[in-house]
Amino acid sequence: MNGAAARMPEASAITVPVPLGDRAYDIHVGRGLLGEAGRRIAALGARAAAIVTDENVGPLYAAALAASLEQNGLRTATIALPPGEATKSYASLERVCDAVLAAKIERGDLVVALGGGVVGDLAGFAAAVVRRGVRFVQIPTTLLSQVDSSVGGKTGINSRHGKNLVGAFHQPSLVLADTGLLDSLPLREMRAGYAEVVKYGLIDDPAFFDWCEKNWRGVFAGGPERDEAVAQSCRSKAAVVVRDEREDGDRALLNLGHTFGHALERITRYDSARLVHGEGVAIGLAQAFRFSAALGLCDEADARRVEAHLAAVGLPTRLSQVPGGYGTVDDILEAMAQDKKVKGGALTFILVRGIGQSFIARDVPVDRVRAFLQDEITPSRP
Ligand SMILES: NC(=O)c1ccc[n+]([C@@H]2O[C@H](COP(=O)([O-])OP(=O)(O)OC[C@H]3O[C@@H](n4cnc5c(N)ncnc54)[C@H](O)[C@@H]3O)[C@@H](O)[C@H]2O)c1
Ligand SMILES: O=C(O)C(=O)C[C@@H](O)[C@H](O)[C@H](O)COP(=O)(O)O
Ligand SMILES: [Zn+2]
Repeated sequence: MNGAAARMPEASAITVPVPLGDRAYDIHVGRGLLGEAGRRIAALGARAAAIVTDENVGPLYAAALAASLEQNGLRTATIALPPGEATKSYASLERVCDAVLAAKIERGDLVVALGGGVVGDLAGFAAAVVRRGVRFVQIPTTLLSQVDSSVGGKTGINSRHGKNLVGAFHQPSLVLADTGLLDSLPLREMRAGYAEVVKYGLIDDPAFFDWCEKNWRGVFAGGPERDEAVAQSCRSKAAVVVRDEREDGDRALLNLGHTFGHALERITRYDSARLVHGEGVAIGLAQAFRFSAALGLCDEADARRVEAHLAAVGLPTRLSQVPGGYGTVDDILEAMAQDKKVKGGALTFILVRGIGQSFIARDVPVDRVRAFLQDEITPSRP
């Protein structure tokens, strides 16, 4: 360590362990962690790191990360991809794999994902397949990636057939969530990530949903509430992942809102200008509650409360808010048919009995879904 690095005060961080046996790792959450990335990543024992980022994040943070790694003895190479959901593609996967190989990243070395969920999912998948698997570190730079995509090891790309249909489970070796990096995040992306924060309250933690209603402004403003929200979301996600790493059961609960949301992302052709993942999830969360209410499973008051909170932070909650339209009911049903939770051709939804009371509903009759979607388009009630 050089003198300057030795004098740097350590950032105060909250550590969330993910105890997954021989794939265990820590998530560190706090302001200023990027400055410590070199020291913390060097402790993993690699000699080189390929930094994967995008063309928005790279100019802001990649040089600082590379300098920190090099001061700690790691050789680095950086690849920056175009920003946006369309980058989760076969073509980008090839680019990243080739760049990692060109950088002579060996099995003991690392891929470091510096960016949002797009970069994390893509770089993580490249790490899973290059040399049949190299280790990777997540440095998430969006709220969404800090609270969700950097944790749990789902990596992958989209296909013309649907969202995330090509991928692998590959756990990171370390997650560094520097919440100060969110200060440069556009408001639209803060809102989108916040949909996944609220999701944890809706799944099984009503007290956290209450907390969100009271504290969301602090999360957006960058006060201590932001670190709390990120850390609590990571604790919730880690607990589910440790119970069911490969989604044989309970992990599907993390998909609340996603059967609807992923269908909308496919219909809008992964065009981030129209709809980003978190916006699809926000509409999907509101729909999961309205659908549950329509099936008589949950109080309409809960559905209204969820919709009111999402709308208060500026998130969309209705199909009519998808820019450029959402197609027909059949388009939505067709997109849903490729959902990874489909079993024997039957749809699986995550439904709710109330706020914080989600459950996995297998074999939801397609007629009920069709009737619900029809009603969403032409409401039978005001
Ligand atoms: N693997 C998982 O478990 C998991 C979980 C949730 C979502 N996802 C995936 O994550 C993706 C969405 O991720 P996202 O919402 O982070 O989107 P993103 O990666 O597209 O990032 C959003 C935008 O913010 C920009 N950006 C990122 N960090 C910035 C910063 N600090 N300052 C300024 N600009 C910044 C990016 O360049 C991009 O334009 C989707 O593909 C979704 O499917 C995966
Ligand atoms: O980690 C999980 O499991 C999730 O479902 C988290 C979701 O927020 C995320 O969008 C995930 O990528 C969706 O997974 P998929 O298997 O439905 O593609
Ligand atoms: Zn998601």
